[in-house]
Amino acid sequence: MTKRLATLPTLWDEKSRFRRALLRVLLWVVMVVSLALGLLNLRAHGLDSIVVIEAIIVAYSGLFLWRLPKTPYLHWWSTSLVIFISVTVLHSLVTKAMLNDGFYWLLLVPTTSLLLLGLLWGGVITGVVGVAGVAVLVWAQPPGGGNATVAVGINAGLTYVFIWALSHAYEARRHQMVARLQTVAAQDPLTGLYNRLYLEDVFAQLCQSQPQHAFTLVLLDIDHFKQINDNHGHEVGDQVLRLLSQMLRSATREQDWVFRVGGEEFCLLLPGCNTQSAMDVAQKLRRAAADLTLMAEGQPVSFTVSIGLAQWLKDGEDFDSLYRQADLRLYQAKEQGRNTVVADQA
Ligand SMILES: Nc1nc2c(ncn2[C@@H]2O[C@H](COP(=O)(O)OP(=O)(O)OP(=O)(O)O)[C@@H](O)[C@H]2O)c(=O)[nH]1
Repeated sequence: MTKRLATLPTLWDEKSRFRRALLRVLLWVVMVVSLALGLLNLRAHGLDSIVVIEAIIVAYSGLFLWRLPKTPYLHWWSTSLVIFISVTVLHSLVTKAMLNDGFYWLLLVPTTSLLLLGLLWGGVITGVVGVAGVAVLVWAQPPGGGNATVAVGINAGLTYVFIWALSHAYEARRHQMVARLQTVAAQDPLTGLYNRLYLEDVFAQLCQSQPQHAFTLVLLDIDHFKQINDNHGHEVGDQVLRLLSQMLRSATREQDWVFRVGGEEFCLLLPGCNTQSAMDVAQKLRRAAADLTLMAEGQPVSFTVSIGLAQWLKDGEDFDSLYRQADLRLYQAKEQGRNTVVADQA
């Protein structure tokens, strides 16, 4: 379950949405502050290297803001932004354009890089920039600074590490929470299968990733399930749902998808299956369901399922039309006496 969720990062693009929102604020701040500092520096020292770098940052931030809503290369844009900011501050420390006060700007790096780039790359950049920053800060002090130089280095380093630790803890927790939310949002609590909400996402992903390949949507419904509830109780009904779910998972391939889409209704997406091979799978599942038996207070409970199939492109191109077609065939299977599979065999 989790393994498959993890393979579909684009479907649950919470991370990207969070980062785009964060970047929007950051880029506006960087652009306005760099513009103001650039103009001040230009007035004070003329056109020197720091003014040129600030002008580049203003242009870069504007360009990034323009590309931000759509770009698929968010990670690379963010990495270069963090590197840009770090190099500018380090440069200003080296050239003594800002001395100790310049280090304040480096304190932005742990939070910004961890939130934008994640724990690994954010951590790497934070570590490298932190060591370089403290080294440059100590090295750039006026000669004969003595204890003051050491004290500045230690204080700057400790503050940096403190902010790094807090940002790391926050990002790690946020990461866990988002992963948990994604699982809960996609999972049916009774059976552990994926739920209806996730079905349309996976469908869209399959259409995108295999535009040339066949896949089949299978709708499966337990026959006379109400009678099981009425005769044996709701708890036994729940056990039947769990038993059938286990069978559906174990009888299908790793690349197949199984969803619980309603009370006693299930949907499967079978990549790479045309109508004939999906028919074979559906017949196998129908027989396997009929062979299942649950013991409830010493009494055997067995059941059958009816199944409707629809093949992508042949029976419908979008989710709604394909699902409608499979539902229609499921209804026909019920009409034909249940325990039946219906597909368009033409
Ligand atoms: N135990 C249990 N029952 C449920 C759950 N969700 C829905 N149901 C029951 O499923 C039954 C569905 O009944 P119907 O829609 O009449 O379908 P059916 O009895 O299977 O009849 P056919 O589909 O025509 O073969 C209802 O009695 C619902 O209360 C659930 O999560 N657990």
